Amino acid sequence: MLTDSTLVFVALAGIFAFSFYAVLVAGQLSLGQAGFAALAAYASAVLAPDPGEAGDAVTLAVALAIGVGVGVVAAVLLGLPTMRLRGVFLAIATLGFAEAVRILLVNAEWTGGAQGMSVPKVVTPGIAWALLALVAYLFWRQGPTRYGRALAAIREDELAARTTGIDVGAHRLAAFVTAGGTAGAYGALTAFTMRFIDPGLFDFASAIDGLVMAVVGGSTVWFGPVLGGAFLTLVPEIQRAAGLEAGWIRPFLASLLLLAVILFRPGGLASFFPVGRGPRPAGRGTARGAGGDAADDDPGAPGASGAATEPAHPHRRRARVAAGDVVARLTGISKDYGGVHALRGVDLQLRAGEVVGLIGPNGAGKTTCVNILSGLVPPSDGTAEVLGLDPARTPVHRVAAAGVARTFQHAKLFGRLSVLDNVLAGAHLVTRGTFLRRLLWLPSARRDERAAVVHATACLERVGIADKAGLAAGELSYGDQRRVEIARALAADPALVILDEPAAGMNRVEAAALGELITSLAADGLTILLIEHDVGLVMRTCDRVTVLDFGAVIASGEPAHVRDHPDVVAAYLGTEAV
Ligand SMILES: Nc1ncnc2c1ncn2[C@@H]1O[C@H](COP(=O)(O)OP(=O)(O)OP(=O)(O)O)[C@@H](O)[C@H]1O
Repeated sequence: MLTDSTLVFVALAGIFAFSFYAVLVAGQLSLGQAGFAALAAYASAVLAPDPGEAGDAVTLAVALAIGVGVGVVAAVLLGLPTMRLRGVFLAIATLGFAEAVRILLVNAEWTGGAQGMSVPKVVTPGIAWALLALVAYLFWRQGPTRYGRALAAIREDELAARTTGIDVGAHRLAAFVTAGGTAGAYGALTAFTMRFIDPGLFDFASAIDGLVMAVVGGSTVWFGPVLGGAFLTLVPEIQRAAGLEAGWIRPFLASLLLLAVILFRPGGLASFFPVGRGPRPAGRGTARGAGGDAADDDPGAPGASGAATEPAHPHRRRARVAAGDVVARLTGISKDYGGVHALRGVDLQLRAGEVVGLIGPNGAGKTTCVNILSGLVPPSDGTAEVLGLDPARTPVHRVAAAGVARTFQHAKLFGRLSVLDNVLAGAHLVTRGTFLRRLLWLPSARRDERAAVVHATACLERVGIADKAGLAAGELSYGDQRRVEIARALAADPALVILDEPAAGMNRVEAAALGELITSLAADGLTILLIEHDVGLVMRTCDRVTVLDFGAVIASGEPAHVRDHPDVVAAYLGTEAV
């Protein structure tokens, strides 16, 4: 039989699990939530008015406001210096914070030290469940929005997320602060539930509990934490009903479950529920329902007929560079990696509307060159200018925002997201945020999401892969992954598209279609830099070709001129390509 206090504990556990979910969706492992919760619990216990005078409702409202506020402020203060950390380093740093908080609370006088302090009880099951529902609602609405997709993109591949224009630092901090606020709410609620708080409530074991509940429930689906919280809180109840009093069973089971979930069911308990996660593609001829992943809760998903009336681009279509203007210029660029001279005095110029090929044998420095152009790697010497920016001094997402989009030599897709969501994430720079408006169910949010889906579907159609929109990107063949990457790059409405070996993994027919696509993109005014080992494709599609060998330019000019250049023939000697 579920008692009132069990009901409250299940709800509180769910809220605490959501504070872990908040960062796990962005791929961060933070264990500081117990520290946020402890600060919030004590601050609200000390500062909130006495319910005997103010009434239960006022006391709880003030306590929650204090708890969330304290959690948010603490997360900002902790997040600013720690957001540069990744993976286990962030986990350790945040765990250190939580432990420091606990030790301070144990040793402070105003907290009652290890003895704790008494707090009036005002939380009822109804209140606890209403608040859990509110928190779950926030995360549910967050998922299929520009913000939610950006967090998922960061989780899946941070570097690729940067190059699609997502400000990874700001988004990670936002997720961390959300976790702080949620943990703060949990702390305040815990204080006004237990009648008595002591630092042991927020110790290492409780931090691990929260993490286990989020992971066991499912750390990528919004209702996962509710499942995890309910499941693990009910274990002792079931034990009691069965007459098993052993205290070790719950933690033992939790640890075992964590292991099993990580090994066999990374999606957690939530993955047993067939719930769609992404919007449906727009328009006719697309595979809605493909892969069983396209049904969804998203009111932004348009019907087939509605799509036809939508504009084929979202709101912030970016200004084109005038034909013939210089889009990018590398002057005397060198790059050394220790003793390796990856680039030596490279000059390269790209003009609007041109397709420029960059070829050369393996290790010639082609990828290094495009990494410099897209801001991923600073040159050791020389100057670079891309769309008016110095990419060496500009954060990668700002280079992308200026109009540079790229693909990678080894496709870097957001593997667990659908193909359509990949392209929607690629449209980050040209779509409006819809999260806050989705919370209020404003029709304009639905319109904006719909326009984004129409735009993304058009990009998928352009590369001929709209029929796979509902599949998880990681399930696709190599050739298809490359096409999705190109669609994702196009979704940002860029001025310069850098394609790093796009035909790798494609058959002849697909490569020929790719050639036609590149030509048509240039006809639309885009500038293309094409790195490709398929020299036939380069010769067919490029206006100019630059050849690198051992980090230096050995030839540059029209394809026919370059093909017959003796140095190029020598560099490629032994290959059939030229
Ligand atoms: N991060 C790095 N650290 C050390 N050396 C590097 C690094 N990146 C590239 N290099 C070296 O720089 C040289 C140029 O590499 P790069 O990847 O730019 O060549 P590439 O022309 O793109 O070759 P491929 O066609 O094989 O990809 C190679 O010798 C490579 O080993």
